[in-house]
Amino acid sequence: MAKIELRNVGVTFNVHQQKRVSFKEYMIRGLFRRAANPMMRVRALEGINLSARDGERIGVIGHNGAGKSTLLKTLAGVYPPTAGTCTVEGKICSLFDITLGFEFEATGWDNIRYRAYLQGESSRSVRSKLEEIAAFSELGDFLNIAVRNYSAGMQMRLAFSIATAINPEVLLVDEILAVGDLAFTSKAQARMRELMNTSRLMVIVAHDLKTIANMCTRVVWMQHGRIVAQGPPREIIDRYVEASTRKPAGPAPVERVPELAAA
Ligand SMILES: Nc1ncnc2c1ncn2[C@@H]1O[C@H](COP(=O)(O)OP(=O)(O)OP(=O)(O)O)[C@@H](O)[C@H]1O
Repeated sequence: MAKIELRNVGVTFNVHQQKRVSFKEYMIRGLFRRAANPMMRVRALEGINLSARDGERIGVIGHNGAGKSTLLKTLAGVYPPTAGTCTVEGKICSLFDITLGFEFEATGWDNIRYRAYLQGESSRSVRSKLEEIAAFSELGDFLNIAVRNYSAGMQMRLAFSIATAINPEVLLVDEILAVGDLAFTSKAQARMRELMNTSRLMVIVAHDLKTIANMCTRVVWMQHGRIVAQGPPREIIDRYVEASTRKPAGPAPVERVPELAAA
């Protein structure tokens, strides 16, 4: 059974402002022990409560900087929550940042092995999937050379072929991927559709509201790190469109953090 349970989840980033300061300002600030580049706190997620079960297809919508990708990365375990609890049960396939984590000095074949192990495959299941992944990628002899020699599109092909080779229970998608050239993109889209149909639970972030309306059973609307509303796709999308036309929302305001500023 696949399950997502977020209780009062918050994710906060502490980031340095990248301000250019003159030498004089730097010295004066130093005298008063104040950092030249003070910390800012970005509350990317706040008070998120979300439950989802088998069979649900959840679409996440909202303005730029609303926290959609952060929500997805929290579900994938990339960002640990700084508040609340996040439980995800089931084998996860994350279709975002898919080329991250390649061993660039290793060959395509070795990268298939490394990543398949990371995705939870055993040595026996890796062996049976190796050829299938290689065939899907259509990279042929290039699999014998180091990944650093691949073009960006070739890296995407390989990453996509590996990421989608598992049968996920929980599928996390950040925008529909355009992978590789025209021929590969249509093949990749067919595989995406297959994964979406076979995975038990899906969460997809997209700005294309038509895709969300057609694909999802529930829509979650986010604003400034919070869930504003969730429910039937048509109803929530209409409310979001209406609100955006009335008053477009910008990214969340950042907050100066005095206690961290002197760090
Ligand atoms: N690694 C990070 N470090 C610092 N701040 C971050 C980080 N990732 C996201 N943020 C901040 O968190 C907020 C939410 O970002 P997020 O990427 O989740 O938004 P989004 O809704 O996916 O936006 P978009 O539609 O533009 O992709 C933003 O203010 C962003 O600057």
